[in-house]
Amino acid sequence: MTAPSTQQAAGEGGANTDTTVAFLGPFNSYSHQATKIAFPEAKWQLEPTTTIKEVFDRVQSQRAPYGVVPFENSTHGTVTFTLDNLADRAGEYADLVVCDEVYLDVHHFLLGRLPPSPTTTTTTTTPPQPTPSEPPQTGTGTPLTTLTHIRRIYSHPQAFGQTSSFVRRWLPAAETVEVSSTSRAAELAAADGSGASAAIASEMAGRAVGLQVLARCVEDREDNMTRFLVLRRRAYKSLVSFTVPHRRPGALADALACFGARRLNLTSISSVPSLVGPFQYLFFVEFEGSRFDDPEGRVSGVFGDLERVAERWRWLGSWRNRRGGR
Ligand SMILES: O=C(O)C(=O)C[C@]1(C(=O)O)C=C[C@@H](O)C=C1
Repeated sequence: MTAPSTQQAAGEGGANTDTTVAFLGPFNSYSHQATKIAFPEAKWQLEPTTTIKEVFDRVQSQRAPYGVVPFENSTHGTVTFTLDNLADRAGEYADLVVCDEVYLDVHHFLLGRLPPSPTTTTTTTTPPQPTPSEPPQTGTGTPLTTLTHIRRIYSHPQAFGQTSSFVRRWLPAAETVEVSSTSRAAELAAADGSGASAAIASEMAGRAVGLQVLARCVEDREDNMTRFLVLRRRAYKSLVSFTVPHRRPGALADALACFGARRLNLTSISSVPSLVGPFQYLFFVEFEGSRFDDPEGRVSGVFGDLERVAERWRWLGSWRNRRGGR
């Protein structure tokens, strides 16, 4: 099949009346940042979800014509939450297709509250030193302050996987709590008034909830990057024309019933005089489905049905529905 590109879709703002794009939120997650690259906010309505599965649900159910999901990270590998949904073991997402990809440089920050006075320090303070058994690794950030007050770190499992050297080295005793996204982690750390919680998230996510930067660029590798996929619903239309026996009662109804029996949704019906005889008609039926992308054989099936009930019929084409399946 030919998948439309996001750039193509983004350029078609006028053709598609629904400009909703679902992504893993809350706002300021890395998914949000990737979504903004492919779908500029001036043109698109970006809607956060609580889980990656919910992005799939919204696109499948047509509540959003597009969704953006993380797929693969250059340091920690595949995003299993996304792969599990793409595996579609329960057959929930039969109509979803991937139509584009987005690359995002990912630089994690340790975000929290500064240590309580008088130990509050500036960047000149000597942070805890690495032990000889764990030499510094390239790309591992150095804390800007002491971290002895941090007892708990919130983050997304992928982000923990991308910052494991930093956490092992500087916060080996801290409890690590996996949450739904890094921006959610920042919210949870900010909600802890004791100052004992920190988050691993983007600088933007920390700033949004008033957290301080305790260490910058804490990813294990400087070239850390995540690839996101853009999802959309498979949406095609086809057009056929046919004539039916003029004098047989129910002939047109029988022809139309073929589409219902194959669960093919009709989107338009027109007719013109066939000029075979006065008041005899040639019918045009447009329906959702494609001759070229027909895994269940519903379109080829209806063609076989028309062969039996129509006098003559003709397939005029199958093409991408520019209104995103709505
Ligand atoms: O937690 C976020 O901010 C996300 O958007 C999820 C996610 C992921 O699942 O890979 C996205 C990019 C980073 O690799 C870390 C986390």
